[in-house]
Amino acid sequence: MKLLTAEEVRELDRQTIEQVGIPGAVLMENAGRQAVAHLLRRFGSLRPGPVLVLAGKGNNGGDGYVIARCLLDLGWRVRTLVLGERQAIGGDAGINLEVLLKLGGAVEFAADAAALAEALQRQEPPALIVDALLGTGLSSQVGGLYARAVDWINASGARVLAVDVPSGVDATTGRILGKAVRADLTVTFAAAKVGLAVYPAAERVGELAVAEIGIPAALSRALPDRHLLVEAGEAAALLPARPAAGHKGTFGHLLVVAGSTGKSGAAAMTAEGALRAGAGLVTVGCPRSIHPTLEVKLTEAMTAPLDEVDGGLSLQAQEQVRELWAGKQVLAIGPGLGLADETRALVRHLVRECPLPVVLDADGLNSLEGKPAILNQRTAGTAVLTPHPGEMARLTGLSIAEVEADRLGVARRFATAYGAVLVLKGARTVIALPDGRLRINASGNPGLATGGMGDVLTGLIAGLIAQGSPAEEAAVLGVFLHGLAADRLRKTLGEAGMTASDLLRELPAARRELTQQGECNAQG
Ligand SMILES: NC(=O)C1=CN([C@@H]2O[C@H](COP(=O)(O)OP(=O)(O)OC[C@H]3O[C@@H](n4cnc5c(N)ncnc54)[C@H](OP(=O)(O)O)[C@@H]3O)[C@@H](O)[C@H]2O)[C@@H](O)CC1
Ligand SMILES: [K+]
Repeated sequence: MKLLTAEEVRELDRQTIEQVGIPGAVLMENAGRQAVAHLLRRFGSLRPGPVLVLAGKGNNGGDGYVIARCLLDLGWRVRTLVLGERQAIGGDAGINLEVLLKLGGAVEFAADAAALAEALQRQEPPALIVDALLGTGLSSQVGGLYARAVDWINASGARVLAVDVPSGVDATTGRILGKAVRADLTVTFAAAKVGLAVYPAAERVGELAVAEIGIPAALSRALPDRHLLVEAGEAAALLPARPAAGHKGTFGHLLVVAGSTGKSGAAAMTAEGALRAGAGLVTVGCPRSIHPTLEVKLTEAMTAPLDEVDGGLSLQAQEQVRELWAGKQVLAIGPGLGLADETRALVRHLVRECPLPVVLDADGLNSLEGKPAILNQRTAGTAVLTPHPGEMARLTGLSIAEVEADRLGVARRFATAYGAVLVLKGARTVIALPDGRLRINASGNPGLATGGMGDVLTGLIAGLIAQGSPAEEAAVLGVFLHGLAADRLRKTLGEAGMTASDLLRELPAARRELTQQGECNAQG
């Protein structure tokens, strides 16, 4: 699904009004009526109310007046509380406010804290609140009156419909500007906004419905697909072909450099992730002392012992790895490598020098702490980095809280600065592409939050690159398949207790499901 920024939606509104000539009041009427249709579907049993519409000074409040009017007509008990003076409400919102007043709608105005407190105290406890305080016009931290109203909504115990955006959520970045309404249902207009698809915003959105409000389809289509929510349809379109006459060479050969004493499992799961992704051949380079263990653990993959120091790879392994990557399609490096200084130096050297696409994870990422500019020194092949928020914090020097508060911005800034594909893991994994486009993954569940799942993902992405997928597509598809396998497992195993080994076994079936979906899509 195409995702738009707040600016893009505002531009669509502007073109519709100024170039096409559809009045803004018509769009507002459509928006309000669409919101009411979704309200009746979801909260119809709450009729006749009481409903409280909380309206801000802008057009988001304007939608709120339309909603109040429609609900009155349908026999609901509705009160409207405006955060501002009556004279401050102008434009299309002003028109709809006057209409509501003429029809006898109960409307109060509160322009300061005392008036707001008094007005809220007087309210009969609402069964449903319509949050029409702030929409795409949010321009600063929510404070003062608006902050009080947001706190009151969240503490009210009422069901909440957010108009366009939960007030306080930045529809472009997904950040919460100070505080934000927690909605049960958000009806967003014209297109899904990119910020609503990611955390922390997604947690405030509740159910998301996208409502068409009369923007001509030709205008929407003319906008390029810069940001996407990746669901089955988008992922299926990225599956690499499996030629009927293919042999194992056709499906690529990748090199995994992974493992250290106590972490041989990470190397094994990366290799198996690649094989379960459909890669033709996998070779694992690992420290000499764990090589016998990997020989036993891995049946299908080839293994190569590399020079080590204290259980981790030594700098001397450079030449051995260079020889191993000759003739391969991709290098997956990092899982379980440990954090010995020599190993970190080796990883930095290999990442800089490797002429292949590289998938970098776990301890490999930590090797780049303070030195991400090494990525700019690569001369060939795209780098895909797959950090969880803790690794992202170390890569960027931010705190984990700062990473989590602005997942889209942090991922995008890194991807564009270092020319890499940045996969920021977590609920609604963000994949930021080097040109600034964003992909947000819709599959997956908390069952993935267990050891080894990241190693499987590294192998999966590298395995798809080995089969010929461009690195950007492999990252998007790999993340989706990983989540899809977990979603399938949740149906049979449940969420708690699924392991990375379970996920490995489920991957081929997940890929088959997606292939079938792609065939259905192709048949139209
Ligand atoms: N014709 C159209 O375009 C259509 C638009 N539609 C609807 O309009 C919405 C966008 O409307 P909008 O642009 O008027 O902005 P909106 O979200 O109401 O907020 C602006 C007001 O809030 C204020 N404000 C900002 N930040 C604040 C803060 N932190 N704390 C407190 N106040 C703050 C800001 O004040 P200012 O910063 O200007 O002083 C201004 O007064 C959109 O989401 C959709 O619902 C639909 O009806 C379809 C047709
Ligand atoms: K709102």
